[in-house]
Amino acid sequence: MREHPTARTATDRTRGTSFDGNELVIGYPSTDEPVIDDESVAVPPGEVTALVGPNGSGKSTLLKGLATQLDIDAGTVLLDGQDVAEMGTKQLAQNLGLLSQENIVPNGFTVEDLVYHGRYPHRGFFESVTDEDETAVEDALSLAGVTHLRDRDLGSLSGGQKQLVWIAMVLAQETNVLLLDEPTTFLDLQHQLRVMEVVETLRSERDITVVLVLHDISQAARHADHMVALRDGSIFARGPPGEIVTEDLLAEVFQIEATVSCANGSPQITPLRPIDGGMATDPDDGTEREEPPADASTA
Ligand SMILES: Nc1ncnc2c1ncn2[C@@H]1O[C@H](COP(=O)(O)OP(=O)(O)OP(=O)(O)O)[C@@H](O)[C@H]1O
Repeated sequence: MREHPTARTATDRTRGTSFDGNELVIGYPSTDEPVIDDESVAVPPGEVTALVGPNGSGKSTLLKGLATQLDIDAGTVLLDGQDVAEMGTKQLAQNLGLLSQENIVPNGFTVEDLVYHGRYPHRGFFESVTDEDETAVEDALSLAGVTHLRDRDLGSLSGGQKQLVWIAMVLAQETNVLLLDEPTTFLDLQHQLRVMEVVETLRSERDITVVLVLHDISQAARHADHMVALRDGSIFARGPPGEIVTEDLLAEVFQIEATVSCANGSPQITPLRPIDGGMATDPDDGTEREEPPADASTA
């Protein structure tokens, strides 16, 4: 396999870039109360951290605050010890990549155009494409598995194809810290696995520090080194999946009754029923009956 331009060798291998949010207060102009109120996250350098929690628990808000996409009301975000608030836009973009949930597809852009756009932090305004840009773009297209789509107009792609192309763009940025908000959205199972393999490659071969929001806690438990579980804007638990994914956590945070066993070194979750309901109306006679177990293979 071709050596990635930023890949570290065994001898100069470090543990990746540190990325910490300290005493963060993050909210929206339209709301009186902050969503995240005085929370700290220390992301282990060179590892994969998953933010998990139910809908509306604050995962995206926290990620956007860490990515400086939302103004933080208080607290600091430190990248390799440096306050991101003191970094210029270009310096920040050279160090921190974000795959957001809200991506606007530019008119008339091909896939290749968009992926080249990921190189903007590394280029001057009037500078032409360098060999390094070309290598990074080819690498990103290939890693995301979208090389065959390179000449397609972005507007002509399916939701899943677009998602992979946005991932390719953020990979082309070649940052040491990568924040991914629900990178597996819109993707079928094969492509979800591909994305998680890409994340694994970034971690194991390139020492990239990855923070990702995942809805599927089973997927998070399988692929993350570290998990941060949010409930109502507060961090309820943090640590390695094997330590924090428990039946109690699933009940307290996700409001589901589930069993947790260990398979291949990671927690295996079998969801049984929602805790705050669990009753459904029988279509035959209108009486309430216990909800049958949800699909037992995923959470
Ligand atoms: N633009 C906004 N303006 C005001 N409130 C917002 C805005 N975006 C999110 N919120 C609120 O902030 C809280 C946290 O939302 P957030 O999107 O961070 O949660 P989440 O855990 O990522 O949810 P989901 O899993 O549904 O994507 C919710 O109460 C939500 O209504």
